[in-house]
Amino acid sequence: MNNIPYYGPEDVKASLKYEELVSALELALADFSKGPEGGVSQPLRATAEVTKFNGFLAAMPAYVASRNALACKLVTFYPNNAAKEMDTHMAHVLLFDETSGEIKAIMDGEVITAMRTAAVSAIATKYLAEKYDILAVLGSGVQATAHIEAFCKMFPIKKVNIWNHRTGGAEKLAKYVKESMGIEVQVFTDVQSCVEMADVIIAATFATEPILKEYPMRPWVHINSVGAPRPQWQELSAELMNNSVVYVDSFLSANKESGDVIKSGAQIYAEIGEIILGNKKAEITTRTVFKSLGLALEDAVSARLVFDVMELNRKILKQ
Ligand SMILES: NC(=O)c1ccc[n+]([C@@H]2O[C@H](COP(=O)([O-])OP(=O)(O)OC[C@H]3O[C@@H](n4cnc5c(N)ncnc54)[C@H](O)[C@@H]3O)[C@@H](O)[C@H]2O)c1
Ligand SMILES: O=C(O)[C@@H]1CCCCN1
Repeated sequence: MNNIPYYGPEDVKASLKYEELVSALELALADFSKGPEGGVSQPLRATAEVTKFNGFLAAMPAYVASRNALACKLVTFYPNNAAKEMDTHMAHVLLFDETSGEIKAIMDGEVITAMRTAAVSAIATKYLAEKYDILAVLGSGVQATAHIEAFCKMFPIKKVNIWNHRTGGAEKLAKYVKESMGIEVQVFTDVQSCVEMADVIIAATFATEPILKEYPMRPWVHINSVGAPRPQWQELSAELMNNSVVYVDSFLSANKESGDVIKSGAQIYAEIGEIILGNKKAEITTRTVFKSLGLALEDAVSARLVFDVMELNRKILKQ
């Protein structure tokens, strides 16, 4: 085997741009929702539980024919790492040659996970939100930060409201947003006041019990929930789920992995890919929830984009 290129977080960050990621992922999510003819092969991720340390290791393989992207992400998530000032998610993506199965590159998967998850929520928001003035964010970690960065680039957000279960985290993120994006930001100490005037809400926490409940909210609000990726965990209350039109990234993932879906018994209206394809109508005047579990196809498409940019740069430097 020849030397396998390794791309670190800085390489990945420099290679991925939200505009390009959003359009590539939009097409891939549509391919996925076409079924077998869409050319996406993606089993449910395999997860090994490390109960003793409250951790998990997940393997996420996928092939997206339209992007020539064959990859597998290996990701660990250890919520208790936060107390040790360590990352709670650690990931690498292995990209393969689709024609021979040979490995083409190994790359950091943490930046990919942050950016592709935010990009997919942005796609759902583009189709399902009616207004974009006030963005409420629950959580202040990696995903909350990536979502604010992506959403402030993609939508005409006027104000960002932030709540976190530890207010210090919310204050730190608010300072970053104010200084780097120059957008009005307000920190809240309770979820209800944070969300009541919001047009779009992002829930990106490690909550295992519902934090976002049936509070008074704008009737048209669109909620993206990316947390609670385990069948026993919830981030949204059952009442909220049952009183909203629910969209998911994958029926299979949502029905097998999402406590918000499984424990509430809420009916899923559509995969976001079906909305992109126009096979189902987007219901935007009522409250909508996009429940995101995170799909391997998103990592494969992102890794392929990174590889193509890095290869191009290498060829230019060689000339
Ligand atoms: N859908 C996807 O594609 C996808 C991708 C990556 C991560 N995730 C999930 O998104 C969530 C956030 O991930 P992250 O990378 O931002 O993690 P992070 O560790 O960077 O941030 C976690 C956030 O949750 C808060 N938190 C911790 N315990 C909490 C509790 N009990 N109640 C409320 N808030 C709590 C922390 O203060 C922090 O703000 C996790 O559930 C993660 O598994 C989803
Ligand atoms: O899609 C992902 O990458 C993450 C892995 C950890 C659990 C939540 N989803």
